[in-house]
Amino acid sequence: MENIFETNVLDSNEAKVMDKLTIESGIMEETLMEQAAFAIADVASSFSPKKILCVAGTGNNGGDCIAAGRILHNKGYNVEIYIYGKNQSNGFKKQLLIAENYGLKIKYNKDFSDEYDLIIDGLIGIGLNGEVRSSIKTVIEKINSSNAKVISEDIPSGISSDTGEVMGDAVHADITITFGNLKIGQILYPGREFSGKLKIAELSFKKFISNRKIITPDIIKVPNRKKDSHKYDYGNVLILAGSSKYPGAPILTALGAQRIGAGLVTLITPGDSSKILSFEPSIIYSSLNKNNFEKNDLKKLNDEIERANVIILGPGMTEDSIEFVVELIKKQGRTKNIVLDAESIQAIKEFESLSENILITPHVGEMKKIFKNLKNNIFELERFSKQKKCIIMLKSSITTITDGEKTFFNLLGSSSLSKGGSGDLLSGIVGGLIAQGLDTINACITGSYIMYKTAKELSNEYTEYFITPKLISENLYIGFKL
Ligand SMILES: NC(=O)C1=CN([C@@H]2O[C@H](COP(=O)(O)OP(=O)(O)OC[C@H]3O[C@@H](n4cnc5c(N)ncnc54)[C@H](OP(=O)(O)O)[C@@H]3O)[C@@H](O)[C@H]2O)[C@@H](O)CC1
Ligand SMILES: [K+]
Repeated sequence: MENIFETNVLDSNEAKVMDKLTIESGIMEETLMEQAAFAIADVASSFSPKKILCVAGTGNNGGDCIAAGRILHNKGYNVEIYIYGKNQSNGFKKQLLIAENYGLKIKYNKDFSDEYDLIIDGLIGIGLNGEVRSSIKTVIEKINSSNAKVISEDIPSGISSDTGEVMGDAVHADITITFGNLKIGQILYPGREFSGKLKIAELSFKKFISNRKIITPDIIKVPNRKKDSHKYDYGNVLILAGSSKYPGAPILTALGAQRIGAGLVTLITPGDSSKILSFEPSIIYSSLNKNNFEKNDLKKLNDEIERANVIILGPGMTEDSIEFVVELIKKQGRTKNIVLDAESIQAIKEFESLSENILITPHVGEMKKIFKNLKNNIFELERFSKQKKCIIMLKSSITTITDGEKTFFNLLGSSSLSKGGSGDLLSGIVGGLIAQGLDTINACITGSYIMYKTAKELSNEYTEYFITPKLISENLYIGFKL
């Protein structure tokens, strides 16, 4: 992605509101369209095309496309415009009239040939209203089968700007030039892939602040470290995790919490995870010498729980420990910071509402187990977070963090993280940041950023095949270099 000076991510409704507010403030729609068209024409020129095809729908996205074609024609390029659709927007009509007056070649609902080396896709933008109709689908297929480079205007036609889903079929762009702000559909897969390179063209929009943002280095908050300090200044993390079946996962969690800077990390497992001591002897470790956590273990763990300022539950747990987790949430859920990861997340089914000091960190599969209707849908995720009153960090190719009001997207994910243990490490990192005083949302933003950046930098050297969560934990310092 290049030229990302704007980190707001809009949904289609917000984009329309921004447009309306701008026009109400006195900037004319034609001005915005002309600016959009110049931005498209600039990028188009950089390809030094011999023959350009502008494929326009009959809404304002089509209007932009015709205007870009007219500007390129004026610059001396060989341009043809093909129009598909019936209901013409006012903006479209105006552009069509100007293009005709300027002597451009325009064809309606006709098949185009394969003689172009650049196609500008202005079929549908943020006005897509459902699955792409078959007549337009045929045009999209034609664009995708051409050898020409493809520039999509605003969003590849056929991609939902709200979810990133392919609505029947969609244009595969080499570059997408979006106007004013990013849209959700360009951030989430598969839309992100269909968008190709993303570029934002800054139009004269009235400033519009969205509650959804991509995570960039300027919003990372690394906790301070004082010269005159002791271990209690940096928090006390208690990790209750693992099982006789999965003794390895909690080791990664403990390493994550420790290497992100927590003052004290205590790991208590049912089974034997004592290997942690050979990796990092500074971790306080004990085992309950059983298969799983049980409800009555809470009494035994009382002192450790009281001392902790964050409790991480879940990595390597099996469902036999869920009753224990439910009980712990009942007793401590309103007062302690709690991170629920992996199997322990299932415990939230027992609660109508939680509290904002509870974070759940599911991957998509785990989320679907508690929230069956989950699709690639940010609105649903935000609603769920609000309704359950908990913070969610949904781990995926694009990790999404929300408290129901504000949402943040981490775009640094890579296949080096698609490995068992990555989530275990991340919960430890985030817990370690909460222990050091960051609020939960900022701990998720900063923790995921540092970990994913480390993975990315390591992958450049060692490949995405080779990277393991343990290797990431050992090199976590890389991610601190913002
Ligand atoms: N926002 C801004 O600030 C600015 C916005 N600008 C631009 O305006 C764009 C938004 O324009 P918009 O609202 O006119 O809608 P738009 O994307 O052209 O889509 C409507 C067209 O798509 C068609 N169509 C829809 N669904 C369909 C389907 N399922 N299957 C098939 N066809 C379908 C629909 O056909 P219809 O359903 O009416 O027959 C109609 O032809 C925005 O993305 C940006 O490029 C710039 O000018 C700068 C300022
Ligand atoms: K488009």
